[in-house]
Amino acid sequence: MNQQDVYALDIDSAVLELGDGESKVRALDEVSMAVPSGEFVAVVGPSGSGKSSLLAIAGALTRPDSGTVRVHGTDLATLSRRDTTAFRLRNIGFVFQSGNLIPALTAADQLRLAAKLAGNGHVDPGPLLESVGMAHRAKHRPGELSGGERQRIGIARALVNNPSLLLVDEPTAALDRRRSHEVVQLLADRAHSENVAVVMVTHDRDVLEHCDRILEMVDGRLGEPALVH
Ligand SMILES: Nc1ncnc2c1ncn2[C@@H]1O[C@H](COP(=O)(O)OP(=O)(O)OP(=O)(O)O)[C@@H](O)[C@H]1O
Repeated sequence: MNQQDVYALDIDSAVLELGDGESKVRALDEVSMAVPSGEFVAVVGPSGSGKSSLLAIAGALTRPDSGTVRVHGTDLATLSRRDTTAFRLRNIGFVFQSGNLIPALTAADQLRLAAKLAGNGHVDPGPLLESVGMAHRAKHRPGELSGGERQRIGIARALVNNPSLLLVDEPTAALDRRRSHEVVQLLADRAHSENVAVVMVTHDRDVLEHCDRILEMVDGRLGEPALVH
């Protein structure tokens, strides 16, 4: 097997500059990271340090100015715009801060739509909702769910197309302590049981105990944290 294929996510020396002229910011400064399947990695760091930018290049939402991003060996820079969209839908799941659900759809339909968009016709949302403890909320719309429940539905939706890479942005921002632990534990379980690589950006140091590895972002540079826990 090619060494590059070993990693679900393999970023090498990525540089991303945002803005123009005097407001130009080096959001990512020679960032490298490699995440094997089944590993749950947390990225911590202060506001503005580049965490969202990291998720954006890992998820093929933005291309770095230089450096490479490979997802299961595929160099994202080699894909056309259309192929990038298809690749993202099939291989990468996103979980956003607030769940980011569509207000008019029931929990089950959120999952069905995500499957349909990726070309996976008839998916039974039942088992996946069951696995995140939300089978009893299948017919509820987001407005009828708690923050933690919405977050769980968001995780189930991100997993519906069996992504090999799950990118998670501040999943506990709207949750209390107990729910935060439950949601992050759920992510850890999915990483380990389904062999999904999970990269989670968080400010919440309280939940880092569930992660396999912690990286710290400071001024666009990524490294081992000086202080953990
Ligand atoms: N469109 C843009 N134009 C110019 N600078 C930008 C733009 N978007 C982000 N930045 C800057 O790039 C840097 C990295 O931003 P990024 O959103 O990746 O940080 P972050 O660590 O995710 O922050 P937060 O924790 O507050 O969400 C910041 O200094 C930010 O001000």
